Amino acid sequence: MGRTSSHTTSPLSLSATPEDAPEGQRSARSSRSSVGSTTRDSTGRRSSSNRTKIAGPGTPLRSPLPSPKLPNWPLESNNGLLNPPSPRSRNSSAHGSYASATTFEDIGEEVSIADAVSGSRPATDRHPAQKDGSGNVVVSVRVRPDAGGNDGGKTEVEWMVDGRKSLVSYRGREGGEYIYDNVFTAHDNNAKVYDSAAKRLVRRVMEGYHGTVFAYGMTGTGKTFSMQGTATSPGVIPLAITDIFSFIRESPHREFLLRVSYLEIYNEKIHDLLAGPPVAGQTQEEVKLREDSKRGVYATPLKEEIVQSPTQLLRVIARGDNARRVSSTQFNARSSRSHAVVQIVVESRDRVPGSGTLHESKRAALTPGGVRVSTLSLIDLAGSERAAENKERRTEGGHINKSLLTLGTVIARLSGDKDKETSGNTADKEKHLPYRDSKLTRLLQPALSGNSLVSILCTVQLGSVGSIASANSHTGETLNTLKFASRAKNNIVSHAKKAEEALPNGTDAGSRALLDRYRMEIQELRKQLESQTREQTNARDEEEERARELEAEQRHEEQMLEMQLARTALKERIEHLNRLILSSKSLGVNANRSFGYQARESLASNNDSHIVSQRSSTASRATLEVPNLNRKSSSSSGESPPASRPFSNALGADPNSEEEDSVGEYGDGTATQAAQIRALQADLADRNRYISTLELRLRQARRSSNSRVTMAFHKPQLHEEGGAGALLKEKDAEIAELRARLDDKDRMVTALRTAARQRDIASPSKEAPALPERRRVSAHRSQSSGASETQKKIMSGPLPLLLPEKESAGGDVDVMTRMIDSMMSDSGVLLTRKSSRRTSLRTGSESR
Ligand SMILES: Nc1ncnc2c1ncn2[C@@H]1O[C@H](COP(=O)(O)OP(=O)(O)OP(=O)(O)O)[C@@H](O)[C@H]1O
Repeated sequence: MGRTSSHTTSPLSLSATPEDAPEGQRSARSSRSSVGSTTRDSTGRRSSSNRTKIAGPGTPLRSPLPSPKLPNWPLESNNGLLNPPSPRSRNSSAHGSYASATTFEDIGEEVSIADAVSGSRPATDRHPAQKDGSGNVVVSVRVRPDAGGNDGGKTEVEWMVDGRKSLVSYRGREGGEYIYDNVFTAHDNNAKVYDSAAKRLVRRVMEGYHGTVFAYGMTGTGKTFSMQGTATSPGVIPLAITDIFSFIRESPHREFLLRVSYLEIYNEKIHDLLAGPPVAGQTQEEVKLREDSKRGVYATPLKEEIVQSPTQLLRVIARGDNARRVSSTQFNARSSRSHAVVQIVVESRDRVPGSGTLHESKRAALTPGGVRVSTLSLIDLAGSERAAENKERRTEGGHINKSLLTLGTVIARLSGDKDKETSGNTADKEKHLPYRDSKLTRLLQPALSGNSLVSILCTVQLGSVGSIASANSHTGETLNTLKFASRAKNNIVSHAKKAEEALPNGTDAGSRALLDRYRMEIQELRKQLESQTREQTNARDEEEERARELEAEQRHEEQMLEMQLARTALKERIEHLNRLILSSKSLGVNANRSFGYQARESLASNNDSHIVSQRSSTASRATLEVPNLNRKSSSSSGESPPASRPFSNALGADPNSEEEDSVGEYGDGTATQAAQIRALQADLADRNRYISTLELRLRQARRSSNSRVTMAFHKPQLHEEGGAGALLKEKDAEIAELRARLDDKDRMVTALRTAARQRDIASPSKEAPALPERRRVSAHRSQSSGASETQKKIMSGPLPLLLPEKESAGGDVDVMTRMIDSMMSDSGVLLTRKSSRRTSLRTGSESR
C-alpha cells in the first residue's frame, strides 16, 4: 500500500514556506523582537549558568482524570445557576494571587516569577507587544523528562533548556535558540505549568473572554499528562475547573451558569464523548460543524451538561475521557488517537439589588443584568507520529497528521494574514487560510483568527544519548514542534474582547444564553404558578359556594318535605275528623232509632230516611269499629248466631228487598257483613296510613333536630309531634271504648243464646224453620199484618228467629226485650259520650 505524504511525513517536520529550521529559530527570535528589542536582547544571549539539565524523574502512569484536592465549599445552586457565597479570602485565588509569566493583556499587572526573581527585565519593558493584543497569545514549551532517567550526558551538549529565561536552544545541525513565553523543564510539575500557562486565561474566561488552551506535540511527549495530569499531579483541566469554581465563589456580585460538552475528532469525524454508547438499532446523528455570527463555529448536535460543582464537572469530563479512543503505539502505550475538545461555556451576569423584600428569597431580591457568554476550550491534540505498521494506526495517524499539518499551515499563513490585516484586505485573508481543510482547524478558527485568548503548550522530549528520543528522526520532530510554537507565537494575533452582555430579551426565545432562557423560564413558571394559585383559590371559592348552595338546597328540600308531610298529615286529620263528624251524626241517628220506639217508628215509616240511616250506620260502624272487633265478626261468620247483628239495623230492613236478603244472613239490616268488613278495612287502612305518616314525621323530626334546620321549622314540628301523640292517645281511648262496647254485645249475644236455648227447651217438638226461611216469614208477617210495638222491637233486634219464640213464650221475650233495652241504653250512653268527645276533639283540632 502506498503511503501518502501525510503518512510518511510528520507535520511537525514540515515547514510552512518561509519558516524553515533556521527561520524557525529566527521566528522565535523575531517573536521576541516583535515584542521589543529589550526582550530579544535579554533572551537571545546564551548563558551557561542558566542551562537546565534534562531531568528524568520517572514516568508517571497515565490515569483517568485525577480528582484534585478541591476546596469543599458549597455553592448555592438554583436551576443550574451558581451563586457564590459571600467572598472569603484564601491563599490560592483565581483573582491574581498567582505569579505567572502569562501575559495576556494585563500590562504591568503580573510579573513572571522568573522575571521577578531575576529582575533582569522590568515588567514594563518585558512585553511591549501586549499593547497591541499579541499578549493574548501565550506559547509555552514543556520538556518531558527522559523515560530512561538519563538527564545528563550528550543531552547537555545538544540541547539547552533555560526555564528562567524561557529558552530552548539546540546546538546540533539546524540548531538555534527558541524563546517562548514559558519554558518548563523536566522538573516543573503540572501545577507550575497551569499557573504559568493557563491560570490567567481561565480567569479571563470567567470575566467574559473566550479562551483556548491546547497541547501540541509529538506522540508520547506529555500532552495528555499536561492537560489531564494524574491523581497526584492534576493537569490543566482539573486545575482550571478548580479555579472556575473559586472564581464563582469570589464573585458574589455575579451569578453563573456552566455547561460543558466534550467531543473528539477521530478520523476526521466528530464524536460526542458525552452522548454515551449508541443504542442498538438507533443511528446516532452525525455531529457537524456550523457557524453563525453570534456563536462562531460550533459543533451540533452536541450534548451539553449543566454542572454545579467541581466534582460534577470532573465526573463529566472523566466520562468523556473514558469514551475517548486510545491505543498503544510505538511511543505511547496509551496514545490518544483523536483530538479531544472540552468546552466549558460560562454564562454570567451581574446581580443587582432589586425591589424584593427581605422576606423574599435572596434570588428573588436581585434583578439580573445582561448575560455574558464566554467559552473555555481545553484541547488535547493527538500526537503527530511517523507511519505505523498497523493499518488502523496508519489510518489514524494519516488523519492526525493531516489535521496537524493543516493547523501548521494555517498558523504559518497567519503571518501573511497579519500583513493583510494592516492593509485591511480581509477577503483575501479568509481565502488563503485553509481552516476548512480539517475539522480541527475549522473548530479552532475563532481562536486562531483572533477572537479568543490562546495558550499553546508544546510538549517535547529531548532524550539523552542513545534513547529513542535522541534519534535523528525524533530530534527532527522536536525541532518541528519548537518551530510550530515559534510560528504560533509570532503569527497568531488575538484581539479578544470581553463578550458583550446580551440584555435580557423576552422575545428572543432562541437566545443562546441559558442563563437568560432559564431566567425567562423561571419568570414564566412563576407567572404560571401564580395564575394556577389564583385559579385554585377561585376554584376552591366556587366549590365552597356550590357546596353552600347545595346545602341550602338540601335544607330547602327537607323543609319542603316536612311541610308536605305536615300538610298531608293535616289533610288526613281533617279527613279523619270529617269522617268522625259523619259518624257522630250517623250514630246520633242510630242512637235515636235504637233508644226510642217512636223514633224507630218514624224512621221505619220513612223509606228514604231509612236508607240514609242505613248508610250512615254503615259508615258509622266502618269508622268506629276497631280491627279486633272486625276480626271477631268475621271469624264468627257462618256459625255464630244471628244475635251478633245489631238490633238497630234490623229496624228499617226492607223484607222485600232482594239486596237485603242477598247481603247475607248476618247483616244488621243497614249493611252486610262484607260491606262492614270492607268499611272496616278501609278505616283500618286509613288509620295505618295516618299512623305511618305520623311515624314518618316523627323520624323526620328526629333527623331534622340533628341537622341544621332553622328554628322556624322546629317549632311547628314539635307542635305536630305533640298533636300526633295526643291523637294516638285519643285513638287508644277510642279502641278501649269500642272494646268495652264489644264486650257489651258479647254479653247480649250470650243472653240471646240463653233465651233461645230456653225457648228450645220449652217447645222441643216445634222445629224451627231454616233461618232464612224464618226470617222471611217473620219479615213478611210483620209487614203484612201490622206488627205490634213489641214485635217491632223484636224485629229491630238482632234475630228474626225470636219471633216464633215470642209466639210460644211471651214471657221469655219480655225478659229478653228488657235486657236488650237495658244494653242498648248502655250502648247509647257510651256512644253519646263518645260522640260528644269527638265533637270536642274536632273543635279542638280546628282551633289548633
Ligand atoms: N512531564 C512528565 N513527567 C512525567 N511523566 C510524563 C511527563 N510527560 C509525559 N509523561 C509520561 O509519558 C507518557 C506519555 O505521555 P502522554 O500520554 O501524556 O503523551 P501524549 O503526548 O499525550 O501522547 P499521545 O499523543 O500519543 O497521546 C505517559 O506515561 C506520561 O505519564
